[in-house]
Amino acid sequence: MRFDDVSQAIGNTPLVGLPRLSPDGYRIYLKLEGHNPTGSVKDRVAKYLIEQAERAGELVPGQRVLEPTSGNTGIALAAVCKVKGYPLTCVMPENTSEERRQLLTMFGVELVFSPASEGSNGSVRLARELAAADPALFMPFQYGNPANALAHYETTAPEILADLPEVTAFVAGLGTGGTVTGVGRRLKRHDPDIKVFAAEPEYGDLVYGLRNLDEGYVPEVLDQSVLDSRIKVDSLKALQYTRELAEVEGIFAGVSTGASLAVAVRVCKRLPAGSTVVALSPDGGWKYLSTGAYAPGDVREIATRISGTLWA
Ligand SMILES: Cc1ncc(COP(=O)(O)O)c(C=O)c1O
Repeated sequence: MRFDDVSQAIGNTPLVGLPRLSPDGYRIYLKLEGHNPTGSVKDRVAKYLIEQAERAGELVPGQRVLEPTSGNTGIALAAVCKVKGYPLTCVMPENTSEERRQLLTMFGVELVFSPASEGSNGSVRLARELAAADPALFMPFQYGNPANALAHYETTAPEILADLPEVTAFVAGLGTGGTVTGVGRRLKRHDPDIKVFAAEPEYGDLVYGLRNLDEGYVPEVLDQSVLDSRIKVDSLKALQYTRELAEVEGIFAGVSTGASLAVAVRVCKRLPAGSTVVALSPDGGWKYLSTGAYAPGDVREIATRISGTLWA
């Protein structure tokens, strides 16, 4: 595979079976989005946000881009903006992991911090204020921009269907809602019987790029009509599955992958025997090492120690 620049190398990620973790009589596959150039599913979204804005004439050469992001979208936008020549400012919670700050700084991104106590909603609030105060800034706003879901509708879902036409259910974490909305719509257009499930953190539980809709903000991008169900996962379960995935299947993923996997295993019980479930793994585990999530020791103690850390 040969590409003209890094933005062309986005997508076409592997879909990998989990023969040991799948319940008997079911097949679970993981779509490994950590294989994208900057290491997350957000490469797809960043490319679509920027290219749609260019096409619409909302973004002109050299214009500064501003986005609230707790990490992955910022890193993805950093790469896409770099090759396309746009300076970038990211607004993120002040407790975002050190790896992410260093990465963004290396890419030349300007960082603005929102209070840790406000989580990702605080970044959204502050970014909106900054964008309203300076009309020269362009804010793609992944939470409200249809290009976010479109990236998944036009790329992620067709890749799944090409690799596994017999898919019966899809599971992804709920962050902006772009993944479940875009993939879910396309899969249901292909076959209305395909079930779509969202993994959602417990109320008040801060889980790695995921959000609980009952906490107040429902992203505009999310189309709840494509969801068959939202299924709650606590951070301990997400962490247990993330670690088991490495121990049993040899896959090193971020903690929101464990949340989706926990839901994938759970929904098998609701589906007829022989069903094939695709779960989406948004990223690898590298950016979370400093949180201690993969450290040796008792998983309950680790989950307690790191609870409240916003990892997204
Ligand atoms: C690590 C991680 N997991 C899950 C998600 C959720 O994906 P989406 O924003 O498409 O709902 C995100 C995105 O915010 C993320 O960064």
